[in-house]
Amino acid sequence: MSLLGRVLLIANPAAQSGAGDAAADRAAELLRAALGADAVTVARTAGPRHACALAKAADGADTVVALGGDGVIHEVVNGLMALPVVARPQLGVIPVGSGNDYARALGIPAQVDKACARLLHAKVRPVDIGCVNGEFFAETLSFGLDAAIALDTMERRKRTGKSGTVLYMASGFDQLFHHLDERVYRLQLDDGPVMQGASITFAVQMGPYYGGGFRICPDASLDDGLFDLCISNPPIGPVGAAAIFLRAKNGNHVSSPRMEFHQARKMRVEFDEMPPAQVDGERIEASVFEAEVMPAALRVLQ
Ligand SMILES: Nc1ncnc2c1ncn2[C@@H]1O[C@H](COP(=O)(O)OP(=O)(O)OP(=O)(O)O)[C@@H](O)[C@H]1O
Repeated sequence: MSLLGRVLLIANPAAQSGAGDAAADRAAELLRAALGADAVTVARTAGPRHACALAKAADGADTVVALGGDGVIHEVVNGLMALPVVARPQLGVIPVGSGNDYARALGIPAQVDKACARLLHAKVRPVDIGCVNGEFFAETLSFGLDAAIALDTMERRKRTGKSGTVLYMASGFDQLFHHLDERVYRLQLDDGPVMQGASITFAVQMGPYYGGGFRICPDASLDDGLFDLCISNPPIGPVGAAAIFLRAKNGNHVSSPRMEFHQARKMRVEFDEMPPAQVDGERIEASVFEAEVMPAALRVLQ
């Protein structure tokens, strides 16, 4: 029996260069065929932040399904987290994006038909949600070169219409050869001592992936109550950094002596200057980031 109940399908018609529109029709057709016409309401987003507002108003639904990329999932998660726990619907995901890192962490296939079939037979998994400077995130937060690549990828996609790993690689190599900046940070994990260091990349992960399938923290688990951090320390030249990125595609960078890994429930990091920073692929601007894990804060269909 399906656990979906009454469904609000929040769809970004602009996701994956407009593929979200037809995907929303197909998903609605499949879910209605299985659950009944009245059980599924479809709401298309009209622009940035709309998915968040729609999710915030979804307390009558049993399940909110986010259809789109990591950006729309990020907005839906923020809307759901604004609701009291008792009124918070469970989350389903139909990945129609270029990165799809959260769906990848959940193992949800990136084809609409397969994702719907999976949702209809899914079990509920309570997962952790991160919160940084008051903003919730489902999968990734990063500062420095890796964030610069993610943000450049987004802008490049709008410009060129390209997507996927090829696009990420193009951004990656451009940033590697032109913006390999060292960033001085002061980091406190839980109630430990403040550690000072310099970083090239600095990722704080709920799940393993960022940047469209890079397994930056291969051991990160969505339900262990912990952030996984991966920090790369200078000196690293462009060639060394490129090698680390290529190895990170399969999580094989972990043995590099330049990489440092930690786990924590909360962290505070302060940079001398505002670094490029991304949260679930969206830009975030600050030089001090205070983050904590909200354990088992959201029920996700998997
Ligand atoms: N109707 C709309 N028109 C234009 N942009 C929209 C609309 N609805 C939402 N958006 C914005 O589109 C952006 C990207 O959306 P989304 O993440 O769903 O797709 P994507 O960029 O193709 O995928 P990914 O994030 O996986 O790369 C989000 O920042 C969101 O705010």
